[in-house]
Amino acid sequence: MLLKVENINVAYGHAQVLHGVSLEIDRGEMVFVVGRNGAGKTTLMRTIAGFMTPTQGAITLDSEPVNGTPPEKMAQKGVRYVFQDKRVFAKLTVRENIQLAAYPTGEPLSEAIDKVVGIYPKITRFMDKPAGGLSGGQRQLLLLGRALVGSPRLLLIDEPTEGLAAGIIEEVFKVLDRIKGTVSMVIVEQNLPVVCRLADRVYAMKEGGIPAHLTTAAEIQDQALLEQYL
Ligand SMILES: Nc1ncnc2c1ncn2[C@@H]1O[C@H](COP(=O)(O)OP(=O)(O)OP(=O)(O)O)[C@@H](O)[C@H]1O
Repeated sequence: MLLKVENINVAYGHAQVLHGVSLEIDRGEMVFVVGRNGAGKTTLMRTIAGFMTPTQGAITLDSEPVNGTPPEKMAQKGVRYVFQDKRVFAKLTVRENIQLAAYPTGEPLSEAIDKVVGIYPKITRFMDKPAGGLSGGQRQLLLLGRALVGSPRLLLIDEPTEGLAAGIIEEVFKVLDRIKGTVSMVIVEQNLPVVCRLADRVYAMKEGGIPAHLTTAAEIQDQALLEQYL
């Protein structure tokens, strides 16, 4: 198992937000987490990425305990977190944004650029323009490409299609479909058609717990079943 989250509790100060959450990801799997606003999805992602430490339970990456490992160390271990806010370095060019991702991994810039262009060829024409001028969808595709730099072990992607127009959602979908199987991914997503078409497994979150885990194609493609959790 690549990632094992076992029975974790997580709190902001005295407010406990995750209650006994468990989840597993195998190599190459694409697993989705669905649930209403406030269910605790982002907190779960932040915890796996090292921004929060569980007060109870264990997290292991390739059998190595990583509870309390800070985010920069988790990044060095190959865990990449694509935040919900789609934030890029707005004043830097697209090329410089990719360079900043490549530098700590030691991957040559040309290879890093090839990776981003490989998943989103249209980015080429914006390479020397400020990233702040990109649309929300283009920024998301840049961030997904950047997350692939340095051969990550695990991508954590928080609401990749949120706030995007239908056309660009389809582009994000195609990119996720293309990288499926090449890297392990945990994706928080509320767009159920996207979830139904892509997921290997689905965890449904509610009130800081995971009341349902859908594993068969029949369950995953049953949108009405997933809708109960939104
Ligand atoms: N920094 C914080 N301090 C205190 N409570 C917080 C903080 N961040 C989130 N919470 C609370 O934790 C709970 C879970 O929030 P979280 O953002 O993980 O949910 P979510 O399922 O990702 O929702 P959303 O889709 O709105 O991001 C909510 O009740 C929220 O109010």
